[in-house]
Order: sequence, then structure tokens, then C-alpha cells
Amino acid sequence: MLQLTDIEKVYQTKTIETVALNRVNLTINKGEFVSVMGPSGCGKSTLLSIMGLLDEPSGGILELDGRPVKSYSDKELAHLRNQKIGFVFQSYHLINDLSVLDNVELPLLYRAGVGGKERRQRAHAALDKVGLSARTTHFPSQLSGGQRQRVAIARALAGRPEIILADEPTGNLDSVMGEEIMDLLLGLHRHDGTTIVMVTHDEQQAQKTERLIRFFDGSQVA
Ligand SMILES: Nc1ncnc2c1ncn2[C@@H]1O[C@H](COP(=O)(O)OP(=O)(O)OP(=O)(O)O)[C@@H](O)[C@H]1O
Repeated sequence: MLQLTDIEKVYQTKTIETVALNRVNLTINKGEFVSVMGPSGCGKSTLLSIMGLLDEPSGGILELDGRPVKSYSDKELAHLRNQKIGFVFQSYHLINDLSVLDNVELPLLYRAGVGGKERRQRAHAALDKVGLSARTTHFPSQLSGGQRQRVAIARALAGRPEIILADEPTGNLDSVMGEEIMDLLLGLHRHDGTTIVMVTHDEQQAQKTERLIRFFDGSQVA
């Protein structure tokens, strides 16, 4: 589903050039659960941003469903980002002034063809999947870290993405809550066949996924 060929990413500031990704060749197949590990600064988040079409590579070819991403117009790319990809971040990125239900519905507001009733139904179904049906009227500040991450996962699921890109989804959680979130992601993957790419610093969690990719200094080393 995603094919990276000789992908490079160079960040250039006034004083320094950083090669964040150095000729990365990688395929993510439909239905896989892949984890990415490596020391701080080795390019993991950059890799996820490029896979998620949030950032452009400096070189190489990125293909999505067999078509080079470069050949898509900006409008098509925005559409793909919104329709195909769900993001989950370490720090949840929830909106504090919105209820749990409204947070989950929010990305669907930007979807053509999804009316208010369907938005609500999808949001409820997604919250049900993550076990938070009883918390729909709560606000993020009234939830534990693990529950906040569940809301963020429900928000990604409500969009019915083909791929979930998760950047250290358990990074802010203690080990018990981290394990709960990991079990949730594993369950979603097994049950719905969702493709997941997850960056993690936790070796035990990474071992539970189907494939573990290790990065060092912008390159894949295993
Ligand atoms: N916007 C940017 N401008 C300049 N340099 C950047 C930028 N984003 C990342 N970098 C640099 O690119 C390299 C890779 O960063 P990246 O965030 O992808 O690493 P990471 O493996 O995700 O790190 P961590 O585990 O600490 O989150 C680092 O050296 C970083 O300083």
C-alpha cells in the first residue's frame, strides 16, 4: 500500500543541514502492523510524516497504492490525507474545549458527503470500539491519559482510515495504560485488518507487532 524508494529528507536551516532520512527503501503492505524503533533523532517521526503525506521527501519516490504521490494534485493529497490516513500522536492533540464526542466528530466535519447524523453515528461507533461509550460528554481534562489516547484513537477510527500512523502512542502513559492502548491497537488490527505503522521506544510492544523495523541515523538497519 505504501512504497518508499530511496526516500531522503534533508532539513536545511541557516547554520546546519540535517539528513533525517537517508535513502530509505521500505514497503508497508495492506493489513500489516509494523513498528519502528530507533534512538532519538534517527528520523522516525520524519518517516511517519512523509508516509502520512504531511511532509514531502527531498528525494526518492513515495508511492501510495501503486501511484507516485508526486503525481497527485494538492487537492487530491488533502483528500487522501483526510480519507485514507488516521494519525495518533504521543500527546493526543485533543481540543480541550470540546467534549469527547465533538473531538471524535471533528475531522468528519471536513468530509464532503458525511452529514450530521452520520457523523454522530460514526463517532459513537468509534467510541464504542475503544470502550469509551460512557464518556461522550466528558471533556479531555476529565479523562486519564489512557482515556485521552483512546479518544484520539476513536477520532482516527471515525474517519475509517486504511492506515493508522501512530507516533509513540504510549509514550506519555505508564506501563499499565500503555499496555492497554497497545492491546487496543492489536485488537483493532486483528479484528478489522487495519494497517498500522507505530513508532515506539518500547521493545516489548514492538515485539508484539508483525514486523519490527529498526532505524539508526536516518537509515533502516534491520
Ligand atoms: N523541522 C525540522 N527542521 C530541522 N531539523 C529537523 C526538523 N524536524 C526534524 N529535524 C531533525 O531531523 C532529525 C530526525 O528527527 P525526527 O524527529 O524524525 O527523529 P525521531 O527519531 O522521531 O526522534 P525522537 O525519538 O526524539 O522523537 C533530527 O536530527 C532532528 O533534529
